[in-house]
Amino acid sequence: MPSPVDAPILTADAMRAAEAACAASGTSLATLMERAGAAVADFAWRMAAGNPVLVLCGPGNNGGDGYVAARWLARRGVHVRVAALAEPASELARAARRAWGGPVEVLGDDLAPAPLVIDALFGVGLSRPLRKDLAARLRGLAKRRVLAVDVPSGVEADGVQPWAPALSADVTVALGALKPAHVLLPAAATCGKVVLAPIGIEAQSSLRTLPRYECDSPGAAAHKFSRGMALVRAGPMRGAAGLAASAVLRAGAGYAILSGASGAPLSAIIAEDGDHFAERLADERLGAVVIGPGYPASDALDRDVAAALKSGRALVLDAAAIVSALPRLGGAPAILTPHAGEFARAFPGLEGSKIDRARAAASKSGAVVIYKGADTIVAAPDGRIAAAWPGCPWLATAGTGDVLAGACAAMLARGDEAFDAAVAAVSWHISRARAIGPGLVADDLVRA
Ligand SMILES: NC(=O)C1=CN([C@@H]2O[C@H](COP(=O)(O)OP(=O)(O)OC[C@H]3O[C@@H](n4cnc5c(N)ncnc54)[C@H](O)[C@@H]3O)[C@@H](O)[C@H]2O)[C@H](O)CC1
Ligand SMILES: [K+]
Repeated sequence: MPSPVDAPILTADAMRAAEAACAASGTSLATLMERAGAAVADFAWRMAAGNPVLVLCGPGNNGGDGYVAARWLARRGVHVRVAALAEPASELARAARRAWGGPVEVLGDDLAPAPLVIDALFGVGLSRPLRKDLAARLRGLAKRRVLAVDVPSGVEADGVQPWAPALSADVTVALGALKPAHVLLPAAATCGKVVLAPIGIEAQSSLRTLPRYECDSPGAAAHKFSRGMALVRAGPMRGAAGLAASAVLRAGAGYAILSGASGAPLSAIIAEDGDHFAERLADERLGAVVIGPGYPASDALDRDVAAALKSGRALVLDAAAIVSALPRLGGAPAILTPHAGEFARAFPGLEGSKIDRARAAASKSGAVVIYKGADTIVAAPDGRIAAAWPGCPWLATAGTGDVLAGACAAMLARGDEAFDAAVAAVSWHISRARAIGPGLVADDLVRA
């Protein structure tokens, strides 16, 4: 289910800093908790649709949000029960529990469930995995609808640790801003639909969710070259390069050349065998070059990559071309499109979340990195990052990466700078895949 579009994502530390800034500018944490609990109650009220609700409260402020939500739900006439894991450990949570004023059950083995469970056990303060006995007890509630407060309890908010929650959520209400866990696997898959409750926090971040894909139509005076020209260099597997060249046209460039192939899947593509690559690279109208689709590591690949680098053109480097080009990139405008295996080969030894590693790879290489996967991350050397969860699972099929590389070249050739081009290409790719849906094969992405 789509996440909030072009929304800021804050790590736990950034969230605490934003909360502190909010408090310093006159909005107390108690006010933020009141807004958080009220927002949770509002979503829960709609999910419960008149049925009873059970709120599970932890010891920290996530639990505090739970007590506030319970009070708001009771005020709206919902039959609501509260069960606590432990006494509140923060002053804010203690105050929220006092204000709830109703009974508090013990979260034990004999806890009676309810049709809707609000998981307010742990949020961004989780510092270790859930205890096994608690996890087992929670799994007993798994058949109920679950609304998670901020993150499903057990998930580490920054997406560095792969800790699993015991209860996957149907809906997660992100408080103040999204967290990395909402967009990175494995946690993101346990969040269900993520909705954002802004609660008045000034959330600013260069790390954001993907913007919506907007297709600008060409200007009235457009011609094929003004819409952008891109060159795809074919290796031994011509089909992959053909998909990339097709994507150049479908994603909106005006002119596509497939170099090193005698035929192309679309008649509109200029396919040329023989040795015209250097000549094409010298064409002033050329906006972008793709190398890598269907082109395994070889001396020929190294030679072609060297020629492309020398031309000074904007490059899209995929698969083996990434490792081939890396030592020689030297700040050339480039988009790298590794999947997990290629990323590990190109950037060994990086640590942290997928976001941290993509950021480090972009900074190290000086190129824009599209770290592909079901939770694709786009990172620029200047620190801008876009997270593309949820993508479209139908994209998990051969050849879709070749199409993405071609789409990147189209956006570059159309005049976007590298990060904007990469973000637009990822967004185009996902929106196209969603429109096609079940049974998608890569060729469908480049059909009319
Ligand atoms: N974003 C906002 O502006 C607001 C967010 N709020 C909510 O506050 C939580 C974060 O609260 P915090 O008190 O920092 O942490 P937690 O409630 O997540 O948990 C801390 C609590 O739990 C103990 N603990 C940690 N890990 C474990 C574990 N594995 N097992 C047992 N106990 C554990 C720890 O020692 C603490 O006692 C945020 O997510 C929002 O939900 C506020 O409402 C203010 C506005
Ligand atoms: K939670």
